[in-house]
Amino acid sequence: MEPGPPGSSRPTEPGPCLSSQQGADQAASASLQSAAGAQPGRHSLAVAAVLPAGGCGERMGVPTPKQFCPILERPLISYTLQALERVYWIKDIVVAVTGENMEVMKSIIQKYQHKRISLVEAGVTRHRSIFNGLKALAEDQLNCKLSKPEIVIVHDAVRPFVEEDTLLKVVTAAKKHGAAGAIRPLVSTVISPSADGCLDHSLERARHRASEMPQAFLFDVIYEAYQQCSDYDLEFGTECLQLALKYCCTKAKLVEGSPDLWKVTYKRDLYAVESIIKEKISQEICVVTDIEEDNKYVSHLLEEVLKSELNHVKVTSEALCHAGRDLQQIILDQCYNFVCVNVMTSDFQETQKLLSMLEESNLSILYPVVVVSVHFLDFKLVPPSQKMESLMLIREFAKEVKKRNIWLCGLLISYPQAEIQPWGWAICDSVCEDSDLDGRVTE
Ligand SMILES: Nc1ccn([C@@H]2O[C@H](COP(=O)(O)OP(=O)(O)OP(=O)(O)O)[C@@H](O)[C@H]2O)c(=O)n1
Ligand SMILES: O=C(CO)[C@H](O)[C@H](O)COP(=O)(O)O
Repeated sequence: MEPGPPGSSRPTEPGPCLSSQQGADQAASASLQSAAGAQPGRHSLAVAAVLPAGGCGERMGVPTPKQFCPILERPLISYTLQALERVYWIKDIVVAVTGENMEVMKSIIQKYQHKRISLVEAGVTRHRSIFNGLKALAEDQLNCKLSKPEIVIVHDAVRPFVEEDTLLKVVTAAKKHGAAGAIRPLVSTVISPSADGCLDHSLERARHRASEMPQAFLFDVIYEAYQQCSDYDLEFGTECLQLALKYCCTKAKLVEGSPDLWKVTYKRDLYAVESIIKEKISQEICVVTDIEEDNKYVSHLLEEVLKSELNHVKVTSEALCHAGRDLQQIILDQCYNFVCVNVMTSDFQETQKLLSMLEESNLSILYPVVVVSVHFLDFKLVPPSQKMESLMLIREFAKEVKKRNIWLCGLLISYPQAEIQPWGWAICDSVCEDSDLDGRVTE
């Protein structure tokens, strides 16, 4: 695992999994608005999530439990947590981990600054781990900071690509039907073998579906189901929706999910996750500026232009404020493309500040980070040659940071007075020479 940024501790290496694992902060006032299809603000719903993360990953065949396997130097579970915590209306996220991996999990939470997470001890089976998470949310727990939600989402820690709209769909359906879960069409036909290893019967593929995650439940329904169910269910069951049906007569609504919801199970799935993350990396740009009003205006314009010009690219903007905390989070979330707006005349302080943050973060260890340093010139006030000269310094700087896998490019935008002209000069040391940047938008 990569060394942490200054001030953060290095996560302990996850321990290997024993076949019988005995097991042994809180949100703002999150609310789900219009969960039942009503107008925003009319309904508010307390929603929490339980993430079973106490498995061994036997099928993956590596000593590290798959939820802790590094993808681009970051543990898989951290991507899943990130996907859930981006959803502001999920108030609490309860993660079930084995006692031996508790410290690993704590250091991941600290290092990647995950929020709203509570940890509970995992059980020996997935159902038991989920049950432990539900118990922590139930109101009768002593010394528990968590409060009982109306709806609980259950999501596997090893399904990192869950989107907010899918979560909203299952939660909305659970509010109405008591239970809901994501499904996908079957890829292969399901057959049933007989005891002698021959075909007994096969199911009609078009009439069946694969049950995926996330699932959501009225808390009282699923908690009741887990309290009622047998040891056999807890030991061998694999389907939470079935427990709700069997013990609470609650028929789950099935919601079509996206193909990215699959469960990371085999080693090859890690490569697939990495490819998807890399694709996402190439699809995000952050426009960075200092907090001055002028800069904010310029970056807002830039953000709008980028959004309209670059379809499918997520454009965000962030201020280089003194503490730099929000930007720090964007870096931790693995944004690899930055456009930094500078208003200082000769030096490029804003870019330098950003570059130091990037260097400290170690983000560029595996993949290059691209920074476009933007400078403005009112050519009626300053002769372009003068400005160009001072900006040539950026070449030297670019050479320096290239050694640390940061690709710096200078862009001078010339405009008369208040009007910004659609032309400029690019001063690049590195970006244009090579093009091995996963198709990232840098030109
Ligand atoms: N005792 C267990 C077993 C599994 N899980 C979690 O349940 C999810 C889905 O289970 P699965 O894919 O079967 O995970 P593993 O049991 O780790 O994998 P394998 O079956 O290959 O051993 C995973 O996030 C896993 O960590 C859990 O919390 N507690
Ligand atoms: O498939 C599922 C839905 O029903 C669950 O997500 C779960 O992953 C099944 O767990 P396991 O692989 O341990 O049987």
